[in-house]
Amino acid sequence: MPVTPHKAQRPYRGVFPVAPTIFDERGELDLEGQGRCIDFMIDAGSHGLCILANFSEQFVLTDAERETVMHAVLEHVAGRVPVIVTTTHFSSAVCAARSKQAEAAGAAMVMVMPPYHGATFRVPEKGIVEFFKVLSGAITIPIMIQDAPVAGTPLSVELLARLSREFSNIRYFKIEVPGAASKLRSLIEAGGKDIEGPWDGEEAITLLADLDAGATGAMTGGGYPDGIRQIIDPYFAGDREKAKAAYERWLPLINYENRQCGLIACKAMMQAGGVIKSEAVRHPLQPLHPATRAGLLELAKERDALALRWGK
Ligand SMILES: O=C(O)C(=O)C[C@@H](O)CO
Repeated sequence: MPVTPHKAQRPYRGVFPVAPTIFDERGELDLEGQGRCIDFMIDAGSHGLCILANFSEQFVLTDAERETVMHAVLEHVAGRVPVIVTTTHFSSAVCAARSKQAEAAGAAMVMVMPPYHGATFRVPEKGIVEFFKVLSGAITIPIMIQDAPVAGTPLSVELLARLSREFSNIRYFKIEVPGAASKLRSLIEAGGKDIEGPWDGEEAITLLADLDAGATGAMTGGGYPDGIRQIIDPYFAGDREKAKAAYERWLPLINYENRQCGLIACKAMMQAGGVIKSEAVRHPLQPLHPATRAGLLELAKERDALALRWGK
């Protein structure tokens, strides 16, 4: 089915959380729940969404399931917001094919990590440059490079700036390595206008520092876009004091998600608020310990997170 194009203009800015992949208690895709999750995330103020990322448990999906989720979400969003599709793969050809498919399905952007496999398979810088050349040449939508420790591939500021200079679709950078704010600042200096989107990630744990460094987008977990909006809206309106107060208010929950729960936090919040029926993660991922879940929900309730009320 053709997807209604979104109307957002580039450069994309704001809160683009990662949508979890919703499973039922047996571990099967729950596409009805997926739709409700997406509706909640849009109602909660997401400017856009990212799907099939690590926080979407992309590593437990078959290729066929990836395609099912991608088409289901893009059709369900129906142009309400831009959708970023994660197409990471070690193979240049597979990543390019996935990205072409995402563009054809209506994705606004693809997000990609540099090639990596397991703890030790890496390619030298020449291979990384060639990988992104193949990818950039395969599509016409922008590419976000996900600079994250999970890939175990240090990407220098010089390399990132070079990639944006040489390949016209490499325009967005999600920096979630230690020292993210300094790296964002250096990247903006080194890349100039080619750095269309210097973005924050990692559940917004460094959001205020990253905004101060010039970040224009935040890719957070999916549980409380409403809270992240309370930080970035005043910041972009020029009221840093209000943004700082909001960051300090939400930081205990951000910290708890980042350090205690990870990708399951948003599912637990959505399940508690009736957005989705099951917070199941796919085996061998493990459910939250009940005490950890209680701690998360206490912090979310204290901040009146919309997820806890949306489905009731
Ligand atoms: O899912 C991923 O790949 C992430 O990096 C998640 C992160 O952006 C959520 O804050």
